[in-house]
Amino acid sequence: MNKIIIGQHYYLNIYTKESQWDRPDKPADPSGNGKADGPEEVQCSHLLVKHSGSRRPSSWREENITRSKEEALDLVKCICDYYKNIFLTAYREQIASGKATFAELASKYSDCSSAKRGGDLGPFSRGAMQKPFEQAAFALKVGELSSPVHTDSGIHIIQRTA
Ligand SMILES: O=C(O)CN(Cc1ccccc1)C(=O)c1nc(-c2ccccc2)[nH]c1C(=O)O
Repeated sequence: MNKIIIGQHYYLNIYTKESQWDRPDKPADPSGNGKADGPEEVQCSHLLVKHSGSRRPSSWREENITRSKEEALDLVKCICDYYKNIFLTAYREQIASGKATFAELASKYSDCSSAKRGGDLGPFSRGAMQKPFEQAAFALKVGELSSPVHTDSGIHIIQRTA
C-alpha cells in the first residue's frame, strides 16, 4: 500500500495525465501521443561508407569495396567536417538550403542505393532499421546531423529531415 505523505509534491504529465512522485528526467512529449519516448516516426537522409567488413562490401560506386573500417571512418569524419564547415559558414539562405548540400554529398559519396535520392530514406518507424541506426535517428532533432554510426552495413552519417 503506497504511503501518502501530506504536503509532498508530485509531478503530473499534462499530456498523458500520468502522475509520479519522482522528478521527471526528460521533458514531457507535447505531441500528446501518450508516449513520452519521442516521435513515432522520423524521416532521415544518410550517407553510408562501406568497408571490407560490411555485410555487403559492394555498391553502385564500387563493385568490390576493399577500404578498411579505419579508412571508412576517416572518410566519414572528413565528409562530416566538410559538411559542418559549409553548414556553419554558410549565409542564412544557404543554411536554409543546407539539406541540398547534404544531398549533394550523399549522392556523390554514399555507398547506399539511396544515394540516387540524395540519401533520403523517407519516413520510418521504430523497428524498420538496424538498431544502432534507429537509436541514432530517433535521438536527433529535425535538421541535426549524427556522429558516425556503425551498423553491419558500414558507417553512416544521418541527418534527420522530419
Ligand atoms: O547490409 C546488407 O546485408 C546489405 N545491405 C542492405 C541493403 C541492400 C540493398 C538495399 C537496402 C539495404 C546494405 O549493404 C545496405 N544497407 C543499407 C542501409 C543501412 C541502414 C540504413 C539505410 C540503408 N543500404 C545498403 C545498400 O547496399 O544500399
